[in-house]
Amino acid sequence: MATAARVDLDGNPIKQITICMIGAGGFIGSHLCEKLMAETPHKVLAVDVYNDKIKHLLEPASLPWADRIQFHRINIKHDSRLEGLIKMADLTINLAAICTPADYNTRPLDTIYSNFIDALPVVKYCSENGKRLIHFSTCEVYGKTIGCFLPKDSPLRQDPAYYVLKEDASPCIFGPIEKQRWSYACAKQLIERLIYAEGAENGLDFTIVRPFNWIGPRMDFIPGIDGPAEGVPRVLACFSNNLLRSEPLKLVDGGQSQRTFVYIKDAIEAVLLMIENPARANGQIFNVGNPNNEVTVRQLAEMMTQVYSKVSGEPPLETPTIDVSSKEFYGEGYDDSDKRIPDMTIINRQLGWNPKTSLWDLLESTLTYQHRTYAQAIKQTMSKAVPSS
Ligand SMILES: NC(=O)c1ccc[n+]([C@@H]2O[C@H](COP(=O)([O-])OP(=O)(O)OC[C@H]3O[C@@H](n4cnc5c(N)ncnc54)[C@H](O)[C@@H]3O)[C@@H](O)[C@H]2O)c1
Ligand SMILES: O=C(O)[C@H]1O[C@H](OP(=O)(O)OP(=O)(O)OC[C@H]2O[C@@H](n3ccc(=O)[nH]c3=O)[C@H](O)[C@@H]2O)[C@H](O)[C@@H](O)[C@@H]1O
Repeated sequence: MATAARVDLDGNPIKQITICMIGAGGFIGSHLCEKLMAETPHKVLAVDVYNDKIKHLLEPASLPWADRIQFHRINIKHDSRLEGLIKMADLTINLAAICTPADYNTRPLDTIYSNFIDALPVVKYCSENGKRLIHFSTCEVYGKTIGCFLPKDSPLRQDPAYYVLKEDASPCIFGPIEKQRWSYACAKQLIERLIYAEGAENGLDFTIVRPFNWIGPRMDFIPGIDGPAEGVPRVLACFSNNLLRSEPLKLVDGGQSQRTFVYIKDAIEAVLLMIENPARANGQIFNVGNPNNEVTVRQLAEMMTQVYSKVSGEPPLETPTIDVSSKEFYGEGYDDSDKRIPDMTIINRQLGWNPKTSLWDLLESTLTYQHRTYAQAIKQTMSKAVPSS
């Protein structure tokens, strides 16, 4: 509940602000809107082309926060209303992007436009109007670790200096241009550099967020239910879809890549600290992830299979996984990040934030949500499907 006595990390009272949130209808945006409505007095101008994931916050008009959130159906590629909304707000948060790997090598132009060109006016309007900007980048800007170029048996591969990703020290290592997977990371890197330059030359107050695999309810879509049947979402939704349909989970190139997963609700706490502590967040680039939740994609598949069996009451599949090549799964031009461990020094020092939720616990609450939300609809579509003769 919103209270008058809320204070920031330095003990100063927190004033009510208006936030222009672009991409508010997406996975992260929906959780951030929920948090802001339930726990703060702030107002949100929610900009997106879709609002399905925030419908529960917009209707009915009797909701306690109804006068603090407004939805604006705007495509930021071509809508002159954007500047007006940024001017009305104290802070702009830009989440809008194409950010599913299946698109990077198959729709590289849309990916580059979305992550760089379309973000340019947002940065410009913030800079020209003296407005603060929190921009969502990605951990993919680090690309591959230095360690992955060492010989396979090199003991240095075990040395954190060769794999921990640090905002102010690690290089950004992408593959060759024909590996179009990196079009996303490269576009994100260039917009980071532009924002940084606006800060240095024109005094823009900015914060850049590099999320490390935030996962939880409402992430992406389940193909054939609330998204295209042939669509390929990010790994949480791919594996959820397989589990809901009792089909083996597909491991791309053996599932050897490693990821650290953080629970969306933990990560949103970090974003709220950034919003409410501008003096500590401005001018910073923050890793936001959970270094304690590292698994290979194969281990993730195994854990999700166990957790899903627990929450659904269905026995685990006899053949829980199958291997698939990246070319078959994603097409030509795919490449992968080998390992992603966030260094936490800067976010600890500036905001005192640490993630709390273990991978098992976050999968349990997320898969409970997936089962409750989708199991019935999947059963219905599967029973309608005519078996091929
Ligand atoms: N989820 C993660 O773990 C993660 C990791 C790294 C980076 N990020 C970054 O965080 C941001 C949000 O990610 P998400 O997971 O919530 O993705 P998402 O796809 O769920 O949300 C993005 C939202 O932006 C909207 N959008 C896209 N283009 C738009 C346009 N032209 N005009 C208006 N709205 C538009 C989409 O409709 C969508 O609702 C992205 O910038 C993404 O690159 C997310
Ligand atoms: O979330 C992040 O921090 C960033 O990383 C993601 O990239 P990635 O982790 O590679 O994307 P996922 O789709 O979640 O895939 C994770 C791993 O699982 C593998 N995978 C995916 C799907 C599947 O069915 N099977 C499978 O083995 C992929 O090849 C990859 O190695 C996306 O690029 C962005 O959302 C974001 O910027």
